[in-house]
Amino acid sequence: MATDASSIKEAELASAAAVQIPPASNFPALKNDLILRAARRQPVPRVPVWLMRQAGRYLPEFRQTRSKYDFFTICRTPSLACEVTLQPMRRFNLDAAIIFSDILVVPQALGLEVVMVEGKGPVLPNPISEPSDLDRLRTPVDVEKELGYVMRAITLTRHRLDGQAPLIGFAGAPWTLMAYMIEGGSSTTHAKSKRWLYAHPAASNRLLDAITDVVIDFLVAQIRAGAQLVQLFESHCGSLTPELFRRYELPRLARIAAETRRRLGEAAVPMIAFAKDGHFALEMLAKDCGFDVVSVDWTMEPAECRRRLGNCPVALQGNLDPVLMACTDRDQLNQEVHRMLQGFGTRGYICNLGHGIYPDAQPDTVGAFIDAVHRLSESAAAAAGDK
Ligand SMILES: Cc1c2[nH]c(c1CCC(=O)O)Cc1[nH]c(c(CCC(=O)O)c1C)Cc1[nH]c(c(CCC(=O)O)c1C)Cc1[nH]c(c(C)c1CCC(=O)O)C2
Repeated sequence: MATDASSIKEAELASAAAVQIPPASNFPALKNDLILRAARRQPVPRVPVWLMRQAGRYLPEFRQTRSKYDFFTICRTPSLACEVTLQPMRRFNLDAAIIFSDILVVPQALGLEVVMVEGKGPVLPNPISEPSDLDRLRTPVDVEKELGYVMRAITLTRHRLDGQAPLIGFAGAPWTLMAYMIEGGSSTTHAKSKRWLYAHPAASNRLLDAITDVVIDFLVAQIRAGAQLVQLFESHCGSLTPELFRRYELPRLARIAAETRRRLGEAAVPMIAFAKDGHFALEMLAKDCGFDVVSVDWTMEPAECRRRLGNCPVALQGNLDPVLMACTDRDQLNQEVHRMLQGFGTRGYICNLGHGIYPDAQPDTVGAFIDAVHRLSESAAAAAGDK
């Protein structure tokens, strides 16, 4: 029998792939429901905290797993995706886990190739260029067939979390995914995809609708598989004008929230909308979309967000500058946490970063951040009379 490195790796992958997935029922009892209560604006004894992209390259254990497997192999192998999801949960006192996957699995399900290029990020070698390219999309998408591996990873992880904290499922928002599908990868201006919105409105609507249909089916399937909250990532919100956002994206976000909820009935879960650089869209997101939580980035002043929303029944999430996770000054960190807690308050608030964590984050600082949120919010919540 061959014992070289590649055959050992293949044997490891085969045994990871052979892990049996239990049924999506009889999940262990939840021991920490703080984030669910905060999303519903119920009183909490301390503010829940998790970090966008909390599983990833800043953790040595992730880099070790990643050195053995390609990025999408991890996503597509439920026991590996589960392991990576649990890595930050073992280290830190986090109030939620987020399933390891990527927003670009939806373009893959629609038939586009996506590869993760070392040092560059995601690349779509054959992007959509012309409206006639839309005929290449494989619609309608059977999400169980194309993305069933995500649902299996969710079910396995929900069991293995053993009730430590709720599990978050997610998807990319339609505009953000449309931009990747046209740009062919990351872009600073999104000029090609925005040009579509101006020059090809009918084709843009067709593409956005095709993505929206998959996103709804996908979120419903993730929740049925065990996701206890879901987050929609609108990472490219900031490249839209308010008018483009209102015309193209707002109705789709509202449809995603309403249809997901309607299809699930009693089984519906809280939904979070994260719109990076979406200052102009705060009121639209909070009042006209139907999400339970709006997640804001670090360019927004916490107290100003509350002031702008008045008594609108929405929870807020955010918004620490992720760069602080690479710093070592604990007084500065405590001050920033205190400022967020003062501005957002302790009710209807989920603490998080303003965007995903960067690869140069220090695990020790991440732990200090989580502990500071718990410690400082406990006294603030007690002072507000919340338990
Ligand atoms: C835009 C976007 C993507 N993916 C995602 C977004 C929305 C959030 C955001 O705005 O940052 C979402 C995402 N991507 C990943 C998760 C996993 C769960 C988590 O820990 O939050 C989540 C929630 C894993 C990942 N997705 C990726 C990595 C690193 C890839 C690697 O290991 O090589 C991880 C851990 C790769 C990825 N995937 C994407 C990019 C731009 C990149 C490369 C740059 C980067 O790493 O930030 C697309």
